[in-house]
Formats: sequence, C-alpha cells, structure tokens
Amino acid sequence: MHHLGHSDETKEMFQAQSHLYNLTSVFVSSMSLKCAVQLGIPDVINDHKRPITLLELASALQIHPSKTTCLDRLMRVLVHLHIFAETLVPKHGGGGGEEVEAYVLTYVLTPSSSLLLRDKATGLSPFIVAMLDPALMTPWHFLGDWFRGSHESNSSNKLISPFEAAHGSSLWDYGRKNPEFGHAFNGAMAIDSQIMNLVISDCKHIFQGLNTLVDVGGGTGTVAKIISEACQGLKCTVLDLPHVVAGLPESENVKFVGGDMFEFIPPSDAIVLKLMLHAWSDEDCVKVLRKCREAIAGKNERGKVIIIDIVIGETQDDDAKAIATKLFFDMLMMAVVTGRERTEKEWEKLFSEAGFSQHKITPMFGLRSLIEVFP
Ligand SMILES: C[S@@+](CC[C@H](N)C(=O)[O-])C[C@H]1O[C@@H](n2cnc3c(N)ncnc32)[C@H](O)[C@@H]1O
Ligand SMILES: O=c1cc(-c2ccc(O)cc2)oc2c(O)c(O)ccc12
Repeated sequence: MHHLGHSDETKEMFQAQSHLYNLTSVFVSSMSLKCAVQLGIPDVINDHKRPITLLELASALQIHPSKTTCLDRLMRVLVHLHIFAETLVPKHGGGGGEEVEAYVLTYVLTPSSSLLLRDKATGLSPFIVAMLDPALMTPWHFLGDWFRGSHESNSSNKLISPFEAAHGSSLWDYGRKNPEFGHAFNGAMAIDSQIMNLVISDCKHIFQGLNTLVDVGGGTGTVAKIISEACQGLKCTVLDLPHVVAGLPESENVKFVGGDMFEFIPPSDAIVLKLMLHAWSDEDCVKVLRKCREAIAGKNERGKVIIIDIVIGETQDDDAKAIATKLFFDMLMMAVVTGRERTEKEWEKLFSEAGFSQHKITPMFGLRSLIEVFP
C-alpha cells in the first residue's frame, strides 16, 4: 500500500483524530459483548462441541438469513476483542487421508467467552447484562448537567448523584422500586463475590479466632456463605436493606437481618464491608465506621473491621490497565452513587476520624485490597 508523505504535523493531527474517534466508539465493545451474551453465542458455540461456521451459528441462533452478514460483522468485532477466536478447519472434515483442498472459517471460544457460559457458577453473563442495564447507563448522559450544578441536593440536603438526577431515586431505592433491576444488580454483585472462593484459603487467617461476623451490605450472602464454609463454627450475619434480604433462605451459620447500616449494626467480633464504603461520601463512611466501632466494642483484640475495596496508588498500580480500571471505578462511583475510590492516605483519614487507631492493607485479588482496621 502506498502511503502519502505527510508532514509530522499532519501525522500528529490524524493520530489525535484517531484517538478521539476511538474513545468516542469504545462503548461499541461493551454493547457488542452484551449482544453476544443476550444472543447466547458462547453457549451455542460450546453446545456445538466443535468449531462452528457462520451459517451453523446463524442457524442455531435462528437469525433471519438477511442478517447473516450482520452476524458476520458482530463476530468480526468480537474476534478482534478476543471474545471468540477464528480457526480454519478442512471443509469436508479432512478425514480418510485424502489431501485437503479447502478450508472453512469457524469460531471457537476463548478463555474470556468460557467465562460467559450459562452453567458456570462464576459465569459472568448476568453480571455483564446487569452492569450494562440502561438504568446504569442513563446517568452518564446527565453528568455534564450535574457538574453545572442543576441537580444539587435531595430532601435530606445531601448532594445527589447523576443516577438520582436521572431516575429521581438513589440506586438503592431504584432497586427497591424496580425489583427486576434490583435482582439483576444483586445477582451481579453475588457473581463478583464468587471470586472470594478462589482466595479464601489464602486469607483464612484473617478470620481465625472469630466467633461472630456481620457482613454489612452483604447482599444475598455470597461472601458470608463462602467465609462460613471455610471457617468452621463462625456464625455470620448479613445485614442489608430489608427488600434485599426478604425471604432469603438461612442456614445454621448464615442469618439475614434487614436494616439500615446508618441506624444499627448488630454486635459481633468482626465486621466485613465489601465494596461498600466506595459507594459513600467521606462523611457517610465515617458515620458507618463509627457504627462498626460500636458493634465491635468490648471484643478486645478480636474486634476488627475487614474492608474489601479498592485502594488507589498501590504497587500493583504499575500496570497502566489497573490504574485505568481504578479510575473508571472512581467515575462509576461518582455517576451512580455518591462515593469515590480512595488512596491509602484517604482511607487512613476516614479510619482516624471514626476513632480507629491502626490499619493493615493487604493487596488481594484483581483490583481489590483487604484492609483490616483495629480500634
Ligand atoms: C455494591 S453492593 C455490595 C454487595 C456485597 N457487599 C458484595 O460485595 O457483593 C452494596 C450493597 O449495600 C446495600 N446497602 C445500601 N445501602 C445500605 C444501607 N443503608 N444499609 C445496609 N445495606 C445497604 C445494598 O443493598 C447492596 O446490597
Ligand atoms: O454499578 C456498580 C458496579 C460495581 C462493580 C463493577 C464491577 C465489578 O467487578 C464489581 C462491582 O460495583 C458497584 C458498587 O460497589 C456500588 O456500591 C454501586 C454500584 C456499583
């Protein structure tokens, strides 16, 4: 291909333009992924038991023939994103020792699409659909207006989020009023929590010596179940909003309490807060942490708060991708709730304002850290 001999200035301008076009269209990656999940493409490929051609895929998905070329284009982008891979297979099976003359292009799963299969407990498909629900996408369209200050505070005189500006309710209240969304969101969080299964053996010592534990905002109890199964005899209570825990099945070691963490946290040896404090302002975090301190009062050296959350600026942050994801999370916490991601210094400030004297941070899995906080 012949390239025109552009000046450095022109090259730079085209690069800048290309960068902006790329940023403007990155949502196409998320939406193409969501489409693949909605169509059930990973399961169709898996159920086929061998590499699948475009026509076989279109037929299994019952796609109208007029849209086969559109499916081809969807698959092309998903292959580019490493969700699926292409492989050439001999046209007529190639068995029998005869020379193969023609090959046909087929699709196979990759490690990423293997995580989307329906039968896997850790299958991420419901997570992807919930996180890309229009209810969570709409607030982003309100961000500009929200910055300009047209949406300042709700009835309790607190700064409202772009989510509340868009929907007229906080994320948690919206989930109560729209149970389908609420269940999908809680289901997504439960899937995210399944990852604890992979690390619990490494952090069992954190729960050693504890008799009781409360998982504050523990959703449908995934983390509590994993911890209680790993630590024999440990009695776990999950505190979450009443509509979240209503009717959930209990067991001998996992009980549910419906309530508001700003009002009351049941007394226990330790409190777990996973992906909780990052959803709240500093002022609200200090209130919750003070309630936690009351709940573990009198437990001597056993008493502690165990936080699983993001810490910005850790050594793992050498990886540019990890930094970007943490910064994206920070924006997410701005758009859908009233929280933020915090550096160690910012966490430390919250702990000392809430009356805690010591903390220990252990980088954990993925982007999360485990922070033990002591009175
Ligand atoms: C992001 S989810 C985290 C769920 C769980 N900890 C996990 O990591 O899978 C936040 C949870 O906080 C709960 N929540 C929100 N406000 C609360 C409150 N005032 N008191 C108790 N729980 C609350 C929500 O219902 C939701 O289950
Ligand atoms: O809207 C969200 C999304 C998440 C989330 C995204 C990706 C993950 O791997 C885990 C969690 O977390 C949230 C959260 O903790 C919160 O308090 C409010 C909203 C969201």
